[in-house]
Amino acid sequence: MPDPSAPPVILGDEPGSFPHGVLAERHPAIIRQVRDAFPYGPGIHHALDALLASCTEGVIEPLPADAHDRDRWRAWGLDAYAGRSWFEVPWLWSESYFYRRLLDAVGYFGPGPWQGIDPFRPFKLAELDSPETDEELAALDGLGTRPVDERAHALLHGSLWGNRADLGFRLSDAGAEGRAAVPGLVADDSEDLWSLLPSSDTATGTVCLVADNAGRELIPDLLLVAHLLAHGRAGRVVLHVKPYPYYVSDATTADVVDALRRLTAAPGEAAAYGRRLWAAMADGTLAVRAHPFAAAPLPYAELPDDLRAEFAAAALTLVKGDLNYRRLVGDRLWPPTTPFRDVTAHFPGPVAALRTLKSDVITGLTADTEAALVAAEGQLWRTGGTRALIQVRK
Ligand SMILES: O=P(O)(O)OC[C@@]1(O)O[C@H](CO)[C@@H](O)[C@@H]1O
Repeated sequence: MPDPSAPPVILGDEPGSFPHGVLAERHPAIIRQVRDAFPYGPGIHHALDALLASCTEGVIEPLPADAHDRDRWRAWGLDAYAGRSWFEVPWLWSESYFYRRLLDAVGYFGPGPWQGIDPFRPFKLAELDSPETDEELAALDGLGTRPVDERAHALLHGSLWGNRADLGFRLSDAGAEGRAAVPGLVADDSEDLWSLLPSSDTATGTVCLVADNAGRELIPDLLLVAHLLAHGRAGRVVLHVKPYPYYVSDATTADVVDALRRLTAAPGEAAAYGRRLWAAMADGTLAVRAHPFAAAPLPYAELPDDLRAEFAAAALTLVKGDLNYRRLVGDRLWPPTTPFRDVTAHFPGPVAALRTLKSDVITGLTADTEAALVAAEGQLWRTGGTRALIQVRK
């Protein structure tokens, strides 16, 4: 149950606010990009026109009567929100539903020839094939000779900063890629994180990694996973991905396959990581999970029982990225000094958030850190994508 004294859930109805900009500008831009990326026929063009009109000026429409997941969405709040403006319902909900409707518009759920065609795949592949990815993989060659703790630190930070590789964010903020990351973290509980994963010759514990973006985020996530398995910090890793394309670049099983193939085909040390991960998939020490709740418009306080039991049994759940952070702590404008342990008390086991800051939600800062950030940047540090954190609740 949400704390009655918690701040209200964030809506998208305030012009000039970050959430309003996502609904009013980012979503139309995504429709435009998807439309331009495929040789769709007139039916899909009309469906995209209708979605554009609905999400900018219209109201939330129910799912088609034959939608395979209609009951699920009704249980997730569709009946309460249908007929209302996209801007007036919880922002977390309207964003999530936007991606669900976009997939409908492009025929992803079929039946028909476009069934199963990921509308974001061209963008994901371009990133995976980029020279930047080559450079990041080549950096592994120098890492092998470094002491193991240094490698662990580098791979953890690689996974953390990989979260900047968020195509939805870059799409609506052209300057995002050029802005330099600020290396000092706004919160750093990494010692707690490592203390939950002691190195052992007979590691049996499971680590759940709730993935975020494909491509240049998923690759460093997988490298971290390989390290945890190879150094006895985890006996098994379960990688939680999305059951269908979501938030432009969120990772699906197909993206895991692409990332593993990219690794195994790379020169040098990267291929060795790729082969180890491939073997871990084969022997079950690395498993992929695509639970419907991964793309639910709800906070993790409302985890379904099966996922709750899985996370409860894990030695640690690593939760990647901005959206997962919003779902973990609740999509509310918390005072930034609200303790992280309080807002994650609902989570069934130890949890670590690895996130670059790309939306207003933030908790767990010291008063000094908040004051220094505000003095330096006003409130831009919340959404600019240049700051990052590692927060842990044991
Ligand atoms: O979860 P990610 O990939 O780190 O970020 C997702 C994001 O770009 O999309 C949302 C706004 O649409 C924000 O939560 C965040 O800015």
